[in-house]
Amino acid sequence: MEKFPGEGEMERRERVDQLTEAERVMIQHTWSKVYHQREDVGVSILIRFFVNFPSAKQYFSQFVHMEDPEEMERSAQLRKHAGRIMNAINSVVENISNPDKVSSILGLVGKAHALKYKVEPMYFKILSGVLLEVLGEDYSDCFTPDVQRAWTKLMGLVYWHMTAAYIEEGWVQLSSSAV
Ligand code: HEM
Repeated sequence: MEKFPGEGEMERRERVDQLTEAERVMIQHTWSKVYHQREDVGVSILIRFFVNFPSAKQYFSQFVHMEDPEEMERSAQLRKHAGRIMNAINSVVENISNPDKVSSILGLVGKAHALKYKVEPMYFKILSGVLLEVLGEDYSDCFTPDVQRAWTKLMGLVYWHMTAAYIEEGWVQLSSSAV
């Protein structure tokens, strides 16, 4: 049975801390290695995501009923989405020192997911967790605890910006303690 980490937190808008200069450098350095192998890494992240959280497949007409990871690996729709995720993260990392740009990139992506695809926002958080897990395993030599922390912060930021559109649409409620 699927276990959703942090279930119940999705209604709360969490505070995000800005990245320090040192964290930005760590992220850019590690991302340059990951981006080199973006296709393979992106696909392994999504396969793990869909195997561990099969309900997330509901949004993808072409593999909603697919269970075999090898079959998933060949799915054009899965590969396309993996590429889109890796490209979006790449744009964020490239513009990491430009908060307005980051906000506009992720705002548009968030809007598409809220309005066009109607993806339940908790899946962004789950996918972030899977991404951090896969990167930590595949790049264990450079994912030191400091790097891991910086990436966790970055993915918190991605979640925060992507869910902005959900708040505008009234999908996620802002709690009074949140910013
Ligand atoms: C960091 C997280 C994610 C990023 C950066 C991302 C990025 C993208 C981008 C750039 C697109 C194309 C947007 C457009 O049509 O304008 C897209 C499409 C899509 N995304 Fe995501 N996505 C993320 C997470 C998710 C999650 C968690 C789900 C569902 C569980 C999801 C479901 C979809 C679907 C159904 C489409 C349309 C697919 C298609 O046309 O074949 N996304 N995503």
